[in-house]
Amino acid sequence: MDDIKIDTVEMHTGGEPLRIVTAGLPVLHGETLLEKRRYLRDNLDHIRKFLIFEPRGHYDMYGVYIVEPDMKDADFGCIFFHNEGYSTMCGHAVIALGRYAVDRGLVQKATAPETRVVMQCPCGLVEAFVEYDGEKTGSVRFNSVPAFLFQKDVEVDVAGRGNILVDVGYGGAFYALLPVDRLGLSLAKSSVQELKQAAGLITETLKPSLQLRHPDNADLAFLYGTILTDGNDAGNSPESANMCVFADKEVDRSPCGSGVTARIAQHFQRGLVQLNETRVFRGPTGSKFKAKAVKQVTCGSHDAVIVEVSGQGHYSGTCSFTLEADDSIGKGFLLK
Ligand SMILES: O=C(O)[C@H]1NCC[C@@H]1O
Repeated sequence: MDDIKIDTVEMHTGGEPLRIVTAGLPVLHGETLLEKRRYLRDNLDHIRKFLIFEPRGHYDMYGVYIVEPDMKDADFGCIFFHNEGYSTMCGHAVIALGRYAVDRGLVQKATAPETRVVMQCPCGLVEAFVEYDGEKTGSVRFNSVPAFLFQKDVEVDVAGRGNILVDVGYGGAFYALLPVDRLGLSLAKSSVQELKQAAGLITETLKPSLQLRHPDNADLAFLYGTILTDGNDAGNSPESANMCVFADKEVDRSPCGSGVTARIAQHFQRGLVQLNETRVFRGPTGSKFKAKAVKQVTCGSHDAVIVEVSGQGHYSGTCSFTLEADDSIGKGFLLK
């Protein structure tokens, strides 16, 4: 790896960064998106580290490669990456990419009041609608892949905290979901460090014992993270705060698009929300996504819902990242 040069457009959604690679990625081998994702992991992981780790990134950085799709209805494909590897779905990225795709002409023609953008994500096709007033793009709503409550009331023996019950939900990625007070913590009062250590411990403890399966592809069947909630799971309180801790204890600054998708599926299957009932989810920066179940479907043997999530991304800059041949530290490192 020497003399790399990679160009990016920088965006964020509710404070959660998105580093969009616009030039410099080598040719990816693989017919399908999931094969390309595997190729990146096995052959080009140094580029992920170059972009996510210090000195160009930081522990909680997030990025996306835009690639050729293999599903004919898709405008383009997305491969998301973070501090540990490559995720299967990313709602905050879809929200930012919707604007980017319209602004950069990745879709044929911007139309008011909304432009349709179809992205192939590793979990499947995601259909986004980008607000466009004839001059400027704005908020984005997207319909994700079928979401479902995989298992409810799973007992986790968490070191130092005893047996804790969690639900496991799928919203393009699998998450453990639980009210934070089960851990004796509070989203408002506990420190981010305390919350992320506790959530990370749940993910680590659960991973070896949880037999996850996804009807579409074995590559989708892994526990991506844990979402701590304020426990406001029912419609009598229209707004709920949560914090998503994913990958290697990375903290989502946004409410987490795939996470709120999983939460709506959980709420729907527990009878806590109805179809088309909008709930508002608040992330750690105070940023908000709206979400609702819009359709009942099935996914293999699971009763599932299509969830619509909406929010807005913003541009924060452009970068041209380089590496000199004699700079070994510059290949990427993390101080944890
Ligand atoms: O919004 C989301 O779905 C993503 N944000 C970071 C973690 C998830 O991939």
